[in-house]
Amino acid sequence: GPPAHHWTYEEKTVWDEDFADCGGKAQSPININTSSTTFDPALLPIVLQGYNLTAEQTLRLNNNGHTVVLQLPKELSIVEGLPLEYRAAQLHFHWGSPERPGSEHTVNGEHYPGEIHMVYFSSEYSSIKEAMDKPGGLAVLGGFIEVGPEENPYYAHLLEYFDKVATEGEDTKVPGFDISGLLPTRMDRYFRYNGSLTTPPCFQTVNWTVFNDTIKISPAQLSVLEDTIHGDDHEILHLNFRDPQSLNGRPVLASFR
Ligand SMILES: NS(=O)(=O)c1c(F)c(F)c(SCCc2ccc(C(=O)O)cc2)c(F)c1NC1CCCCCCC1
Ligand SMILES: [Zn+2]
Repeated sequence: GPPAHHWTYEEKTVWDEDFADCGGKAQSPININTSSTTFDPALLPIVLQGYNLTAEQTLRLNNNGHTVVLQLPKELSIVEGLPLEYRAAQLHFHWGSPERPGSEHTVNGEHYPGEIHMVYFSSEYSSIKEAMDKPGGLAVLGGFIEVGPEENPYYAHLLEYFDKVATEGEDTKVPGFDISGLLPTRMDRYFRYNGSLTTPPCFQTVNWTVFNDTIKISPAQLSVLEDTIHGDDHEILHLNFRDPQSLNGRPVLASFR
């Protein structure tokens, strides 16, 4: 269920008054300054397993007032590219408004229109709840979403159900599809750093992977992402992103030159 205290993005600068970790030294998101990253040849391509779901495997799509969450079966896993094996928990989105882009991570100070997060927990633990406050317990794959000329057939599978979860607390069922299609095609080019959940409780337990290549969706699909979901005040939910946090000396690695 939701954290004990209620929080909103309007009060994102004072989350640390209620959630101590939100004031920590290894917080997310960050700005990725591409001229200060360090190439690490040990960072192998991300390899996913079990993503091509049949339509009979239905998934729960939920509006929790802060984003739209698609629950993922634990059989989906990352089998290469991370130090441990990780199992899927959920994916969700961050976006801006028709006037402003709303990715969480920025690149050289710029936001992209949106960002997908696929959240995983280390298979050392039996659930995300057990893993979420353990060092290295979580891994998040982040992908930047921007506008392209074509409709994205994978995002179409999801965006067509957004109107069913427009109001906070609403759930719906989505037929399974190839979930890997929601990520960029090239999974060998990414940034890697140690950080946190970008929402209270802000646990500093996330091994972050942010892909260099972007995901393209059509202008009509972007406006569904931006302009369908209502938050916990029945207002349209816009700008559900946290501002970039200080690196405090953390290295940002790159899997490519
Ligand atoms: N970028 S992120 O990964 O930090 C992230 C956000 F930025 C998020 F904004 C969110 S949604 C806000 C947290 C939340 C609220 C309500 C409920 C519920 O009613 O069940 C659940 C969660 C959100 F769910 C997540 N991911 C969650 C973090 C919350 C606790 C661990 C569960 C999986 C990861
Ligand atoms: Zn997120």
